[in-house]
This record gives sequence, structure tokens and C-alpha cells, in this order.
Amino acid sequence: KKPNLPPSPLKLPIIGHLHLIGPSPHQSLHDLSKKYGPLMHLQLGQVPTLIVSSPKYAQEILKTQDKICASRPALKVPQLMIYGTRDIAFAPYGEFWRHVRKITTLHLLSSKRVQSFRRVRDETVAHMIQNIRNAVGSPSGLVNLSDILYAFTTSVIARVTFGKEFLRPGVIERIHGLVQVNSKLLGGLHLEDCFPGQKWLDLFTGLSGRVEKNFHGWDSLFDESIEDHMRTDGDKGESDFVDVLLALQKEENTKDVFLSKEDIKGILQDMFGAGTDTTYILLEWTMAELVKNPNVMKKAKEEIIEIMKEKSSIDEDDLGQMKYLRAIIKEVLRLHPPVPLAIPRELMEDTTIKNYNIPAGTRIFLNIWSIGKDTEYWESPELFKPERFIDSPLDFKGNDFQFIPFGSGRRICPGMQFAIIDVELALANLIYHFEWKLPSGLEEDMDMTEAPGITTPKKSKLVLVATPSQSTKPLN
Ligand code: HEM
Repeated sequence: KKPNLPPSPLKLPIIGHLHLIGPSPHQSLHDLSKKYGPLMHLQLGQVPTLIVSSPKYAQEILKTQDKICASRPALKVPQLMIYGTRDIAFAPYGEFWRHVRKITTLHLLSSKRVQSFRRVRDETVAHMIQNIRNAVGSPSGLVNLSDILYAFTTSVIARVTFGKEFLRPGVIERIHGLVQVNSKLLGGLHLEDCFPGQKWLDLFTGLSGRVEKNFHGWDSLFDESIEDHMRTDGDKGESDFVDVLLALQKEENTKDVFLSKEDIKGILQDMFGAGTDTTYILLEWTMAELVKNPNVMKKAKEEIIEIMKEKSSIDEDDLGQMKYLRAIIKEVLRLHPPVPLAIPRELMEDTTIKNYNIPAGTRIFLNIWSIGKDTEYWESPELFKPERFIDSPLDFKGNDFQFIPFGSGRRICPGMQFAIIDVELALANLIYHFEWKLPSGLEEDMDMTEAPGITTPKKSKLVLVATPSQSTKPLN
């Protein structure tokens, strides 16, 4: 019997494509889903695609049927850019993915490893605060906070990946350029992915050329770093990701479990690709919402000052007490999820959802953005109200399907803890050390538009006026 996907609102396949490349694909799909239901079919060229926009169907995909929904489609950019998807985020479901996912969760992003990077975070936050002090003293007095936050998140990832010694002058700038092109290329929906196998399309789009140029940039950076590490042979204080992976390679190759150099490079690229933009976007939207809601900022600052009473600097161990700060971060993740359509999945077997037969090979987009605004679960979802998370058991760990900014199930984000501690420490310091406001004349009119793409930074940079706080102690 021919599978009968849910009704498609759009008869022309190419129009489906337009909905995913428009200015805010998640919003455009949200509007369509309101009309056509939370389980909607879009034909993207030759590819049947399911758009899932409610907690109920998210649970069906990510829990009840997670095992057959946990693969990824073979998309052109990651195929070319990440060693034929020998990585975690884009590898199809199977033995290789299980192997690299286990390495990542056990050895790179485990609680113990995240704790071990404490000094990296402390030093990078101190550097960021100093950069802001320098900008405050400049003639304009304006702080381009977007650029500063971007530099902060890239520096943290670069240092834990490559180690301090490798970050010689110019390396961070190189990484910056590569990460930016990565997010544009990985974020876009490409015609080649809607008409798989139609190689001639590349003649018109020139996609392969653009991807290969960036691929070579990454590849030579990884080669240099790996050679550097092999020369010094881990002979230094703190272990970085390259050290850990090289040590595992030695160990694993003696046990018939092979971790090739390309596998290592694929994992490293994921750390940058999945870890930089996401964390930066969360920080940027949080500061934007705080400046727009001065009462929330005031309450957050009072909480931090109270906890800091006798101390001279913010300690990571204090973050657990900052309940209001955590509620603010949750509210921002609900309103502005950094990866609003998650990473696409692919159905591995024919199945049935809500009486519809769905064929194997169907692509699945989870509209995380829409799910966080479902009026059946959220009161006045359009309002920024961190209080809704105070005394609430709701968490982002993948068990509450109305709030899944990190996804859920087998493919849930393994970098959650890494990101949250980074973001909490940075925000606590930003709020504690400065008073923040919009430049005069812009107080009433802050631009909260999102940039187009599959991740969602602010469209315009967050440029603010900062004044060092009177009540706080200087940073050590
Ligand atoms: C605020 C920060 C972050 C957010 C909101 C976020 C969100 C997400 C989401 C929605 C997914 C897709 C989950 C799915 O398919 O169900 C994902 C996957 C992933 N994330 Fe994150 N992420 C963040 C930070 C990080 C960091 C810091 C790292 C690493 C350093 C990281 C590494 C990954 C990897 C490797 C995957 C692929 C997992 C897989 O396919 O098995 N993420 N993330």
C-alpha cells in the first residue's frame, strides 16, 4: 500500500524549499503549522519532509520511536566538509556514530572533563571583562558586545580543543573565519539536498568549491595542531581534546577499535561547529533580553551580589545558588532556541504516526522554536518571564517535551553541560561587573530581529553602553 504522508499544504515541491530558506524558517513553518497542524508534510524537491511542531509529536519522534528516527540525512555540506560525515553530529545512525558519540560523552564532554577546564573558563572570562573595560574607556564608550561574546566562546572552544600553546597570534582569527563560513554553509538548505544525486546542480550553485575551500582551511589547521601535539607528546599541564583523542587512538588501535586521523579531525570539527555559535547566540540573546527588561537585570544583579557578599571573584561553585540566573537562561532558551529546527533527522524504517504511514527516508525537522511557544503548555508564551521557571521542575535535559532546546533521545546534545557552565559564568560576571544600557535614543526601540539561517543570532549587533559597577569588587 502506498504510504500516505500527512497532508501537505503546498502542492509545488519547490515552494517547500522556499519556506526553509526564508528569513526565519522556524517562524514561517510555525505559521504554516498553525493552519495545517503540528505534523505537517513538506515536499522538498524529491524528499518527503515531516515538520513536527508540538510537544506530543516531539515525544513520539524523540522517545517512542527514537530508535528509528535517530539517523541523519546524507547532506552535501557535511559530507564534503566533515570527512564524509565521520563525526558525531552528521554521521548516520549506526556503529560508527555509537563509537564516536561514546568517545565524546565519556572522554571529551563528561562532567569530569568539563570541570577540568575550569581554569580555561576563569582566564577567558577575565580576559573578556578586561576587553570590555578597555572598550568602556574608548572615545565612543560603546561596547560591541556581540563581537566580544563571539571572541569569548571561540576562545574557550579553541583553548580546550588545541591547548594554550597552540593558540599563537593569528590562530584565533583563522578559527573565527572558518567557523563563520561553516555556520553559513551548514546552516543553509541547499538545492542539492532536495534533489539528491543531481550532480549537475553544482555547476549552477558552485557549492562544492565553497565547501572545499573551507574544508582545506580546517584540515590544515587540524594537521598543524596534531603534529604540534605529537612533537610535544602531551608534555604539559592541562589536557586538551587533541591530547585526549591522540591518547585514545594509541590505546584503541591496540584493541581493534580504530580511531583514524580523519575520525579525530571529524570530532574536532564538531566541537567548533556545534559548540561555538550556539553558546554565543545564547549569551547574546540573554544580554539583549536583560537590557530590554531592566527589572530582570536588577533582580539578577541583586542575587549575584548577595551570593558574592564576602568574596572577591565569582567562583564556579557559586553558580548553583544563582537560581534566578538559571531561570533567565532557561527562559531565553525557550524564547530564542539557538538551533530552532535542531539538526535534521531521517526515518530509517516505514512507520505510522497519528494514522499516517510515513515512508523510510523521510526527513524530519523538529520545530523547537514552535514547541517552546505552544499555548497548550505555556501561558503568554510571547512574554519574557523568567519567573515561570522558578519553583518549576521543568528542565532542558530532554524529559520535558515542551522544552527541548538541546533536543532529546539518542541524539540529544552532548555539549549541554559544557555550554551551560560557560554561559552562567560569563553572564554572572557581565552582570556583576557592569551596568548595561542601550545607547541614548535607542531605549524604546531595540531591534530583536533574528538573522536568517538555521541558527539564530540577532540580526543587528548588540552594541551597548557599559559602566563599571560601583558596588562590585575589581576582578583579581
Ligand atoms: C547553548 C548551547 C547549545 C545548544 C542550544 C545546542 C543544541 C543542540 C541541538 C538542538 C542538537 C540536536 C539534537 C537532536 O538532534 O535531537 C545538538 C547536537 C549536538 N551538539 Fe549541541 N548545543 C549547544 C552547545 C553545544 C556544545 C558546547 C557542544 C560541544 C562542545 C555541542 C555539541 C553537539 C554535538 C556533537 C551534537 C550532535 C549529537 C549527535 O548527533 O549525536 N553542542 N545541539
